[in-house]
Amino acid sequence: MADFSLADLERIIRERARSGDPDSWTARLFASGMEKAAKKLGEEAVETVISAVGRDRDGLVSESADLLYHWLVVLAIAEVPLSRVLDELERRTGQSGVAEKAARSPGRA
Ligand SMILES: N=c1c2ncn([C@@H]3O[C@H](COP(=O)(O)OP(=O)(O)OP(=O)(O)O)[C@@H](O)[C@H]3O)c2ncn1[C@@H]1O[C@H](COP(=O)(O)O)[C@@H](O)[C@H]1O
Repeated sequence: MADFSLADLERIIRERARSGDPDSWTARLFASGMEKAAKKLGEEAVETVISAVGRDRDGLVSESADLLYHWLVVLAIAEVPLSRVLDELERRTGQSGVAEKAARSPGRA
């Protein structure tokens, strides 16, 4: 499924949110608001960490999918397009993470 991208999922999420379908998890998350959606994002992040630390590779795949889906839902509720995050990541290319951190907090690299 290399053809499926986060941009595709972002589009599906927008469509499902607009649908208001009571059987749509996305529509339900939108209806419950940012606090609930962000809480779900946090839970999925913790479950991803637990899989990683437990060396559970299948769990890591599944929890990562949950995490990315809920992350995109939170971005959509906040009306932040995925492209803005990708632009920021692109802006950071060419600079190492250590150098970037040092630039933010001199003396603590
Ligand atoms: N990728 C996802 C996706 N990943 C996770 N989820 C839902 O997120 C919910 C997670 O809730 P929970 O953590 O409570 O569920 P759980 O982990 O199974 O249960 P516990 O941890 O509580 O034991 C579940 O209902 C999952 O089905 C998703 N729901 C939707 N999508 C995508 O969004 C599309 C539209 O979905 P609907 O909006 O539901 O039509 C789908 O076709 C998918 O492409």
